[in-house]
Amino acid sequence: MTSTVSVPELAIDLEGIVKQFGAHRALDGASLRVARGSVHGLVGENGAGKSTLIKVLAGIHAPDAGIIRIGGHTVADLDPSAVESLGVHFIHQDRLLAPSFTVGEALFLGREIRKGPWLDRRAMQRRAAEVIHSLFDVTLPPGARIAELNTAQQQIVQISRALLANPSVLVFDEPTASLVKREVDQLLGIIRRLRDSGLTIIYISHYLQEIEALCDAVTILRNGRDVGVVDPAATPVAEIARRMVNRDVAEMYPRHTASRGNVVLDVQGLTLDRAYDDVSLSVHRGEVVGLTGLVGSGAKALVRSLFGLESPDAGTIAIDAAPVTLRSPREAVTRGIALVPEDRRAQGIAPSLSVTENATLASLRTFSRLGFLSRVRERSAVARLIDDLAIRTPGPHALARQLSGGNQQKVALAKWLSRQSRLYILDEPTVGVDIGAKVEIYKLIATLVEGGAGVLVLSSDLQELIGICDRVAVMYRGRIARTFDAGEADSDALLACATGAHARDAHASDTGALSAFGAAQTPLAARATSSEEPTHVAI
Ligand SMILES: Nc1ncnc2c1ncn2[C@@H]1O[C@H](COP(=O)(O)OP(=O)(O)OP(=O)(O)O)[C@@H](O)[C@H]1O
Repeated sequence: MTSTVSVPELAIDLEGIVKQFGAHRALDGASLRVARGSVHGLVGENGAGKSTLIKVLAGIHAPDAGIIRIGGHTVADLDPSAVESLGVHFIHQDRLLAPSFTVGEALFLGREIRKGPWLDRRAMQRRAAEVIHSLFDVTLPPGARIAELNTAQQQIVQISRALLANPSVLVFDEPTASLVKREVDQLLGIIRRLRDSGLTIIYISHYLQEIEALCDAVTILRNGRDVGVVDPAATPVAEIARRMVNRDVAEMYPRHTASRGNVVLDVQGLTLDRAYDDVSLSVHRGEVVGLTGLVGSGAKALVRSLFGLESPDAGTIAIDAAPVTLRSPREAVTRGIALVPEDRRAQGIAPSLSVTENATLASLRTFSRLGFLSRVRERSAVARLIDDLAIRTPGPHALARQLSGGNQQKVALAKWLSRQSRLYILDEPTVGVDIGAKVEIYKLIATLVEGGAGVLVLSSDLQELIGICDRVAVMYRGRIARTFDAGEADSDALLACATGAHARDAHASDTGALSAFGAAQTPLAARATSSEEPTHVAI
């Protein structure tokens, strides 16, 4: 690594970065200038080059051209450990924690606490609990392995790990994608506190409201180039969106025109011990039903049961009035149920298969006759899906792993949409997807119900649920606390219901609002106002 002195007031200064992958130019002279002590947003549609630019900064990709300055020093031949030693740390989209590690091991990886020649696991566990508690005011299950934690908890471990290294720049690549609103508020509170303590933050997100609420400046990327730097306080979100996709984003939440048909999914008294209890829920044909709840509310587990991934202990499920037992996803699929899972990169796509193969994997039978695959029908169906979902791919035969994260999500979605089903269960269908593609996905959902299917959308994006659903069921502590009809729900009411605030109003003694992390806690967003709260952990 070589270094010379230059512009001191910028924490990060990337200038004219070019990165070519084979024939594809992912970055075409992109620049990113980040003032010290600011929160700087980076936005752009799926495939615009955000992650690639960040990976160049992280020393993961070597740029083909351009200049990188960190803390005023021009640097070259970066590798990830050199970047970390310069104080730049990353919370990546793909969470890079080893699933078999305990929280302590993950937190202190590379900086293990030892007793003589041996790892002192107990000390690491204790210290990990202290650190996480002081930063986030949460208690993770003692001795838990990473694989046993939910996404929000894993993210907390990742952020704590980065903060333990006393970074000067922290880069968040879509950090709130899998968090519910309350956790998002907590995270935004933490980021503000970190900024106020002098840290520089780069923040990548598809949620423009977050960008508006949090960032001091925003760089907009389009087709591998920066096309503007704006002050989000002075620039309407719609204008940022327009500059991202280079066109006006029309109606954000297009409504379907289907009329309500027969009940396609009827759930009565469904119970899975320790997850959900006595849940009754119906979805009609021609209807979009939303389901939401904080992590631990049971909504996720309910969806797993509806797709045969977890057998309930009691209750009944009927599809088109016929009682069914769903012992496996295969049985669920046979009954006409399709699930688009949330963790699409892990569960939803085969990275080394092509876009076409992925998109048609779940519906090969549709394209086969007498055991032969009709390539023509397959090709035209895939072309239509690529077009409908605006999947940015070099072509239908490109490997899924070559696509940007958001475009991989769209491929996973395409896979299930290409299959004719009676009931579609979509788990966080628009996480990580850019604003233009979100609208396309909402239109597709409308098309599905207009074609006579029922759709159940599990989402933590309350605006989205309000925008596209006919009814929204909110779960709290394993039960459906309330089902709202379209028109009577607003995000405050949904959130109050999801956090149990409504129940607390009724039962003043119940102070234990369930949060993502189990126990009753003080929200960090509220704590952020207290100047006594620690912003860094001293080790
Ligand atoms: N390793 C790779 N090999 C080939 N192409 C790649 C590779 N990594 C990224 N690309 C391509 O570079 C372009 C930019 O991808 P990148 O992941 O940076 O986009 P992004 O803006 O982060 O998108 P998203 O919002 O979907 O995460 C995409 O067209 C992607 O297909």
